[in-house]
Amino acid sequence: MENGAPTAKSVIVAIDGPSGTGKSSTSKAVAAQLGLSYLDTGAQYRAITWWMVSNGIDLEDPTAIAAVAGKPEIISGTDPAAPTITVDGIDVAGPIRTQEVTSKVSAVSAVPEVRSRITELQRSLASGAEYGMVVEGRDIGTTVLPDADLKIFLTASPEARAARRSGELKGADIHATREALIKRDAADSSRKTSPLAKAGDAVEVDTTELTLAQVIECVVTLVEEKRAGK
Ligand SMILES: Nc1ncnc2c1ncn2[C@@H]1O[C@H](COP(=O)(O)OP(=O)(O)O)[C@@H](O)[C@H]1O
Ligand SMILES: Nc1ccn([C@H]2C[C@H](O)[C@@H](COP(=O)(O)OP(=O)(O)O)O2)c(=O)n1
Repeated sequence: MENGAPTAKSVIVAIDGPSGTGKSSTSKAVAAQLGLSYLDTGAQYRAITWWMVSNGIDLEDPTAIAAVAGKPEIISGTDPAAPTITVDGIDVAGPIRTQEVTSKVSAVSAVPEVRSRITELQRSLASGAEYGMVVEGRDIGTTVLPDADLKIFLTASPEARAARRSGELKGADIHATREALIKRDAADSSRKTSPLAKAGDAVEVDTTELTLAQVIECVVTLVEEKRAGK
């Protein structure tokens, strides 16, 4: 595309929801199946948080965070088969998943200057995706891409989400994981700027009793119905 605009057939899918509802796994699989690009916006907020931690920024001080929000260069690779994330050329795919980053990402992502910077990156990547993109996060349907062709809001019980996460963290204490998830959801849902929320026109899918394969199939069907103009 000469001007980087999406083709007529391109489709933008926004997938939002709290932690552990299956956003990343579902979004990657749906994008791969339908030949779309994929963007993990949580990874971008984790990346800027990693940079702040690495540079000794006082994360108790929103003004200090805002002052440097424009500094790191964050680049996301959007191939669903091999998504990547770099900060100033450093591959941070591993470091952004540490407990330290996870515990600090809500404070950093609540700062309006951080959100406007990252939102701009997200919109630019989405508009440049030739066949369209599956974008997952917390505020994609409400704020980042309010005109998305399809909006999905994934939910699951705190118990199911904690069990999934502690499974990933190789036997981490399920009660501690559940408490940490609930605390992060509360912070993400109550911040002033662009909180975690379901868009009015989003389709809600409760994944508690569904397998990952069932969730993927459900979302693929919804995208295909949209494309068919139903
Ligand atoms: N419906 C499901 N049933 C069981 N496990 C699931 C389901 N969806 C996702 N998972 C698993 O739960 C974990 C968290 O999923 P993930 O996609 O990272 O969620 P999120 O991006 O919403 O935090 C992963 O290990 C994933 O394989
Ligand atoms: N669109 C987004 C995506 C993530 N965030 C913030 C809030 C989340 O707690 C963190 C991390 O998101 P991420 O999707 O990586 O979280 P999980 O891996 O699902 O637990 O980033 C956000 O504020 N807005």
